[in-house]
Amino acid sequence: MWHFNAPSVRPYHETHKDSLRISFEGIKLATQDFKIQIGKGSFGDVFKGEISSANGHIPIAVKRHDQRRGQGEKEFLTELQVLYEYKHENIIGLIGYCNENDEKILVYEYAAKGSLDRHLKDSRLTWMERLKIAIDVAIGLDFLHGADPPAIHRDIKSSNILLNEDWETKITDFGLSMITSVNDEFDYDVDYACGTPGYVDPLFLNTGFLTRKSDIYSLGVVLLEMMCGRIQDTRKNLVDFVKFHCEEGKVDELVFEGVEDKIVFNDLKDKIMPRSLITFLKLAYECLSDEKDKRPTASKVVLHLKKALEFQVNDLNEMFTKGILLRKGKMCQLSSEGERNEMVSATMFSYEKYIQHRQRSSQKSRFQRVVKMEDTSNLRIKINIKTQFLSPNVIYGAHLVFKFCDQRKSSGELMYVNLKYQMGSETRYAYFATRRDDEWMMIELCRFIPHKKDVAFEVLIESLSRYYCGRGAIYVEGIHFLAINEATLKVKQPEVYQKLKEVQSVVNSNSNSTQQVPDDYHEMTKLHDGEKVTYSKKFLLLKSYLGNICHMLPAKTILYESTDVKRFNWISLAESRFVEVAEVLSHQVFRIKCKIETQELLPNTNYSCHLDF
Ligand SMILES: Nc1ncnc2c1ncn2[C@@H]1O[C@H](COP(=O)(O)OP(=O)(O)OP(=O)(O)O)[C@@H](O)[C@H]1O
Repeated sequence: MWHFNAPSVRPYHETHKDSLRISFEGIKLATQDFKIQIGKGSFGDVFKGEISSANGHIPIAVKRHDQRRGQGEKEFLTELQVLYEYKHENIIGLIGYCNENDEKILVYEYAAKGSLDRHLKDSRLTWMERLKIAIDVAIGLDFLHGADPPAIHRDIKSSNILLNEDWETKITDFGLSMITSVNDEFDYDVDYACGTPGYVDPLFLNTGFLTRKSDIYSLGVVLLEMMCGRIQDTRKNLVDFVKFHCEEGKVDELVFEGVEDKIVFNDLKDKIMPRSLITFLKLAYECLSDEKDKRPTASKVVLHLKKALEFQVNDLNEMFTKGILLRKGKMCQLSSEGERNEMVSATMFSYEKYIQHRQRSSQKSRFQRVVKMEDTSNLRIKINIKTQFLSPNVIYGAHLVFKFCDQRKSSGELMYVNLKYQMGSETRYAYFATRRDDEWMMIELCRFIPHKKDVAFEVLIESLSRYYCGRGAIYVEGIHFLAINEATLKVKQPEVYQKLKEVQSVVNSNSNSTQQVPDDYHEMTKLHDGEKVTYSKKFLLLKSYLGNICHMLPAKTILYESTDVKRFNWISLAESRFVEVAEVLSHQVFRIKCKIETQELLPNTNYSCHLDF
């Protein structure tokens, strides 16, 4: 830091602020004798403390000026005056001060997340959050510059931008600020220089003329820090670095260049939308212009940053709802609840050689290519993929997406297709396919809850029913992982929702690698410790894959016993889940009559009805 004697243009009288005075003893008490140091500035150290108020204990930050480090009384008084007179939500709040003998102390509201410089490298600080912080800094500056009289901060840098518990932004460190005497556009010719190397306006350094646009230059440097994810360094000057990359057309390389976990930033949520980045970068460039008239005012900066945020939100949403093609064969969408759906192209599956297939590009698909399968009674499509973008701990349905090559008259939403497939050692059947508006059909293969974004998914698709689907070929588009709307389920079917949550907690506590509910889960959910189910009780069974809630009814409630048919023998079998089973003799006619209580089934799920014998 360069610091020279910084005069305040307006004369200052401390007496106005007597109500804010705190005794040195009081500050010692609040900080437990300056026990917890939270920062080190060039003029003194910053400590954490706590004071009591009518609303309980309030955390505070205390800057104790060390006169040996060069800051004079004037700087202390300047900061006190600015913070006292310029109150704004983006400027750090002044709680009190102490000016006793050699002790010059400022007491601020506490910003729990510390200064921005500490977060620049952190990949958890998303692009959207960075934009919001930048907007708040610009709003704070706009307030200072537009106040009457205007104030110039003169030391804008990321270590002077604080973040509170709720990530709200507060500009701090006003020791070098200047309150101007008139609200005009003229330069203030000051005969000393100050600021921090790397952030300070070169025009000011060269000419000694100070304007509000000097703060704008420093803000431009902070914008670059946010974009690159690293702090300004005079040895590796960010401004030169960014200019070089832009001229070389390598903008992508400098975005989050310094961020430690760059992979996380590749995550969709944090993906920077091109229009947002261009608006941001153009603005930063303007802020850093060599000509002060080309630099925007703080209010213009606010407008442009808001535009960059708007582009980010809108473009991201649009890409999510339409689906965004991420890399070859993978697509991600945002569900209406904000969960990530993922689709993997059929070109990523493997097919046994003897099956003729071609990749087509004409089938109005979200992917460039789809796969044509000629023989639907012998598909043998091996799907062995890893998801990449699923939202953890959300219930997903995995759907095979396909359509018939020959144009079929749509005969309603559902079509009976009887798909046979293998999952693990289990052979399964999915009976119905749902026709979507775009003609593609979806069959749900299973439900699961991912614990992380990447889940291994393995299935062998065997055949479709030739009887119902005919001999025509099909196009396979891929596998679509769709989040199941938990909110609707919760409202419409609270018991089912409750059951799912129970399973979810079993799965969560069960293992860190398996994503599926164990096969014998239904055994675990048998009503009350192995108790047999009597005919009067309904049987809710959760089968092997999460969400496949089956409603099983005992024979006692479904077999129709009337006078014209022979009555059944009711016997007890150890292997049955029910107390009694019916013994039906050969040639004996039996009728089934039952009521399926739909409130116990899942919505938008195809159910099939089986006779267990
Ligand atoms: N109100 C506060 N709440 C929480 N932390 C604070 C607060 N004020 C300052 N700090 C921490 O203390 C550090 C030092 O603050 P200070 O304003 O004295 O110095 P600086 O801006 O880092 O350095 P310089 O004085 O050289 O500009 C800050 O970067 C911040 O991490």
